[in-house]
Amino acid sequence: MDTFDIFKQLTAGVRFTRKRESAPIPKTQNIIKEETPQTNLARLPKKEEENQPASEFRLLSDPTGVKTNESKRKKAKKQLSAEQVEQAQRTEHVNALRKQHNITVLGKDVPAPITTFDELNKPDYKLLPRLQENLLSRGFPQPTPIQMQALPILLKNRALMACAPTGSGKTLAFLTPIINGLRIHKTSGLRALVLAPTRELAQQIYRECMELTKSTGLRTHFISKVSEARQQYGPECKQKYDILISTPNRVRFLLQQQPPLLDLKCVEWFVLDEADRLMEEGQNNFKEQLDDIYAACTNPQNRVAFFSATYTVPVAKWALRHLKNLVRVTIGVQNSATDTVQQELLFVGTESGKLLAIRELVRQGLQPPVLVFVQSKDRAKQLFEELLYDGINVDVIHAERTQHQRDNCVRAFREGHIWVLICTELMGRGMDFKGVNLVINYDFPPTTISYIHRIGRTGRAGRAGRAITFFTQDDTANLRSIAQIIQNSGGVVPEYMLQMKKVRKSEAKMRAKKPLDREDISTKLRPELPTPLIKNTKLSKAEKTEKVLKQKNKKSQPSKDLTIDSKLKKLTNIKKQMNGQAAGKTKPKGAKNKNK
Ligand SMILES: Nc1ncnc2c1ncn2[C@@H]1O[C@H](COP(=O)(O)OP(=O)(O)OP(=O)(O)O)[C@@H](O)[C@H]1O
Repeated sequence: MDTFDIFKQLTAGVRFTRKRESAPIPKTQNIIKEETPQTNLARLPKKEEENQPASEFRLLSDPTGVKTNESKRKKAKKQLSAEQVEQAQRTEHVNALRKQHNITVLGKDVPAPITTFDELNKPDYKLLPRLQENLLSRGFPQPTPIQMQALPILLKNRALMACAPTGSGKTLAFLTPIINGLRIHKTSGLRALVLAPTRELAQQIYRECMELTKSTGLRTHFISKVSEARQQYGPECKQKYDILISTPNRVRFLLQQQPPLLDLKCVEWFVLDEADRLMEEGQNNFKEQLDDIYAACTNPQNRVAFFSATYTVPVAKWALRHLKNLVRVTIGVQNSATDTVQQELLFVGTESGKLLAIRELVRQGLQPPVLVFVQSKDRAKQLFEELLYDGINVDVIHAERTQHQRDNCVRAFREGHIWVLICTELMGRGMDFKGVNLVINYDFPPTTISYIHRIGRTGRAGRAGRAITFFTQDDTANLRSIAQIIQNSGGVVPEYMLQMKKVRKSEAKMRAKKPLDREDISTKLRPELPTPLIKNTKLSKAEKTEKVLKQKNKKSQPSKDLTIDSKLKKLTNIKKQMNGQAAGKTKPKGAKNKNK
């Protein structure tokens, strides 16, 4: 008799009814659970109840035993030690504090937020007296929510991924713990590395760091010219720095020199500002550079912190995979615009309507300083010429300007010598110009993330700001998502915008990579140029490169280099296109721009 026969005999005459389907078991997510659920006095006994033996559990869950259950709970509550009660009260207080300041934390044993800078004097944090003085000299009445939570986390040497609105003081939140952690100047070499996506932003962080390190003896460096690197901090250089602030490409370049001009083996703090931008993969993005740099930071004591106003899934995945003891902090709702900016969407019909609209805004009276965003350097140059012609105190900043011009431009805008600054995405992230009153998105932002950062150049540090975004018929694809962002941050948008069709992910990705072809901004009449003059520098560059590649190809015979072949093919196509353009003579007014 096998087991099935025994089962049949034992269950003879028994009827089986179908069991009600049990509730699905939630999938265990690959995230660190929130350390602070609503642990309060009322909930604690329940935990005890869960630990009851089975017989007692039956008793408690008996519908007639409600009273017993209640009294048991009360008894359990009474039995809590004074210490447990105190702990529960503390947790309750911390939860209330986080709720009040819209702080969400994910991670184990997350330190409680502070509410004043004075609290950093506690023995827990051992803040350097000199640093404390420097902090207080800034005159900030109290820490911002991200500072309240990020400072204790980093001062306790935990890894951190922080997401907080634009202009909420993230820079101070990561510089303070670095300075406190390093404490004194050492000649061992670089011990902290802060990376930012643009030179301008790195320079801004450097300035803030110089303020905070005053009289601490710590030495901070900003890589201005890679050509000066050997003298500045090469192996023979005696003058050692403690903190390095730079863009990833410069750091990687120096690491790749033979012998390397940078040594990151002693790095104890590795901080990314605008981490989601720095983690972007693909051509012209930073991820590859970042991987090389991170690999060079071999110190096992290295603490990592990521900061941004926006986050993408790959960043969180990377952090969860690579960082031990990680805490994730979000202030408010992730990937949302700051609520201090009054946001407007303005339909301008066509490209030429934009110029009319900006002139109308000027006529009504602009309150400087104003930042105007366009999608390409060509368009920046064209708009600059137009506004200059109108007699506006305007300047322009884009990647084609020299470093010196860019520095001067930023300084003049900061000092109020320039009232309207036209810029490309280059200035979209992180830049902290005091008191920008208005941001104009002359060209519709390519993504919601870009929108959040661009408009975040105003309404900073609790001040009020205003942002106007022009849109034409061509921009309607992304209109819905940006209207949603405006609504989420308390703005009012017409209902039809929210009802618009969602764009497919593939289209959104494409738009993010390649901005729309738009009509020229320039209203200048262009003279018909003779064909040879149109043969521009790009064509002659292509011809030169082709020559070099052909020579290389000859040398590499017979082991022919296939990559050279494919490059040559591409160049032939480019030349064909350029020659075709030349034959087509000048671009007529209203022709679409190549947005490069
Ligand atoms: N506790 C504070 N109280 C008031 N202002 C502060 C405080 N901390 C910093 N600030 C000021 O807030 C402004 C914005 O700070 P910061 O540039 O660090 O913002 P951010 O959060 O990094 O913004 P973004 O996301 O745009 O880079 C700065 O001018 C800074 O001096």
